[in-house]
Amino acid sequence: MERVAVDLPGRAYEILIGPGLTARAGALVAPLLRRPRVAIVTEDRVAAAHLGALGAAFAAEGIAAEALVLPPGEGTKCWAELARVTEWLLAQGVERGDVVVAFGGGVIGDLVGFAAAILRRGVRFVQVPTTLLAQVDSSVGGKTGINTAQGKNLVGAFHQPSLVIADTALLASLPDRDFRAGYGEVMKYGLLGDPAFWDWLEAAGPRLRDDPAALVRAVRRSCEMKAGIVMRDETEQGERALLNLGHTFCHALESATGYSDRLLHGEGVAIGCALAFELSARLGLCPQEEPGRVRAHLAAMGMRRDLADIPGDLPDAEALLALMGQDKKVVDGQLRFVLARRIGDAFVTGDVPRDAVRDLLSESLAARG
Ligand SMILES: NC(=O)c1ccc[n+]([C@@H]2O[C@H](COP(=O)([O-])OP(=O)(O)OC[C@H]3O[C@@H](n4cnc5c(N)ncnc54)[C@H](O)[C@@H]3O)[C@@H](O)[C@H]2O)c1
Ligand SMILES: O=C(O)C(=O)C[C@@H](O)[C@H](O)[C@H](O)COP(=O)(O)O
Ligand SMILES: [Zn+2]
Repeated sequence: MERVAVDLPGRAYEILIGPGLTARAGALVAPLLRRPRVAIVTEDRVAAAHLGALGAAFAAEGIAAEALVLPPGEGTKCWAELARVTEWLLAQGVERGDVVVAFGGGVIGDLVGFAAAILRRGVRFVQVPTTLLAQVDSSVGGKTGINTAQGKNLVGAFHQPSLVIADTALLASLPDRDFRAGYGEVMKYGLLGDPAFWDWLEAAGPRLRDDPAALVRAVRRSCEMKAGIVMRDETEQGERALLNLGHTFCHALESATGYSDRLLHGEGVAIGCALAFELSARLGLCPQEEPGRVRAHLAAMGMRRDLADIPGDLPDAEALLALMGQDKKVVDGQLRFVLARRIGDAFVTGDVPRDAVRDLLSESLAARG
């Protein structure tokens, strides 16, 4: 088992990574409990594949576990499901000293983490992430929340988990499309701050799914990078915004596609990273060959890399820019982007001419034919 520490004052926790950890979840969570019970929140697909194993792991330690099973998909990160989760937790008699378990991908982690943040003004929660995306990104760092009619992740709270248990064996049941989407966040770490990790991913990325040791290494390095950034800047006053590489584009595209399965979050991140590198090259900030290298790796991974790869209608460039206006990095109405000097060296800037973004989006939209 690999361990990554997130050392935040008064809220330190560990990320445990390795195959088979679900069977040990009861023993791993037991030291956090004041009384032998937990409330698990999950969703249909995860429940069908893995809830039995998680329940058995708690039962083996004499821990009573009740579960709420929600519908799957991005649409679940909404006000109605937040109300359902919080009311259910209250009906279960969850006290301030109890622990809630978020068992699922990023959708469940974000929603349940937010419910835990506001329930009785804050109860502890444990993340048991079941997607690649959740194991490398969303289960770590304490960003929780829901989407609203105005945009992505616009209501939420910083609320750190008390433990993260990333059982890499659970990813065996993940559909290929979701595995690839999760990889969008993995490669983001190489692009934003670790050129050696990027070089390794160029070679190892295509075999990640079939190589358990490489998978653990990718999850571990991603978590180390995220933990490091979160420890230095928990509430995104500066450096943490680097984790938003590709997301200014991604969130506008997710909003434009109605948070539907036309575009998964990780797919939007991959496309957004390719666009961020293209914009960086056009502005003369990074070498001209870097965007091609990013796109070539996405192609080698069988991933989407451009607006042309998103099915169905998209709004025009001006409308996409308007959607970007809800981005949380906006200051005084000015968009800010994460751009790059080269692969492995990203930075945040507000010095991006709106025309350059509009032109890039217009050309990319025109290429859709
Ligand atoms: N809080 C953060 O820091 C952070 C970081 C990145 C992304 N996110 C958020 O995470 C969300 C995306 O997360 P995601 O990609 O995990 O999506 P998701 O939770 O919707 O899961 C993806 C799909 O995989 C299925 N699934 C999950 N685990 C499975 C398993 N083990 N076997 C079979 N099927 C399984 C789900 O039912 C779903 O269909 C977005 O809402 C995004 O905004 C948050
Ligand atoms: O943890 C962070 O910080 C991130 O930005 C990670 C992102 O991958 C993630 O999608 C996050 O939810 C985006 O946050 P937001 O503040 O832009 O909504
Ligand atoms: Zn993301």
